[in-house]
Amino acid sequence: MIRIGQGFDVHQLVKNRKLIIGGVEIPYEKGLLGHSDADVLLHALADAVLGALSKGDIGKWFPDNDPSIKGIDSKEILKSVWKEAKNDGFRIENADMIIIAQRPKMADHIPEMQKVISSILECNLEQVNIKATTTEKLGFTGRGEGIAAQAVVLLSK
Ligand SMILES: Nc1ccn([C@@H]2O[C@H](COP(=O)(O)O)[C@@H](O)[C@H]2O)c(=O)n1
Ligand SMILES: C[C@@]1(CO)OP(=O)(O)OP(=O)(O)OC[C@H]1O
Repeated sequence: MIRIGQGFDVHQLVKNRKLIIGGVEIPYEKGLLGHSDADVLLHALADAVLGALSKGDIGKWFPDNDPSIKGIDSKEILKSVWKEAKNDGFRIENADMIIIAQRPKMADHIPEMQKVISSILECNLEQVNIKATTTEKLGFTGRGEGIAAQAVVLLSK
């Protein structure tokens, strides 16, 4: 059986927050705002896995009004979601993602993100593809007000 899932997330860029994307801290003058560490890429990916499993979304599993998970490391969210997938007997075929950000440049950080994600999903680096794009200064991402991410995963068993 194969199952496809998609995810999309957006977080606002603000001062005095760390910028964490794909489990990697990226040096930048602003960071993403959220109830968690606001890792927009891991949130999109976790939602894609939950979508493939037909198990809702991360807001259902990790409510943003739960004080016990305030500031949670999103790697823990993805690990927990992946545990669900494994319990249901699934393995990953591939994951493809895109980070939509005018700045900063993601390219140098993508290999480390791939390592983090492939380690959590227990797969090879080649099964995890991460891309980045600007929006040519258009829209909220183009104005640097926020960062968005999309993910697609294919699971099999
Ligand atoms: N935040 C970003 C945005 C883009 N990149 C890389 O630059 C390439 C060109 O971007 P365009 O938006 O002009 O298509 C893109 O393909 C990425 O490789 C990046 O590293 N970080
Ligand atoms: C991750 C959670 C929970 O801490 O909070 P946020 O960091 O605000 O992220 P978001 O993508 O808005 O929604 C999912 C939430 O459940």
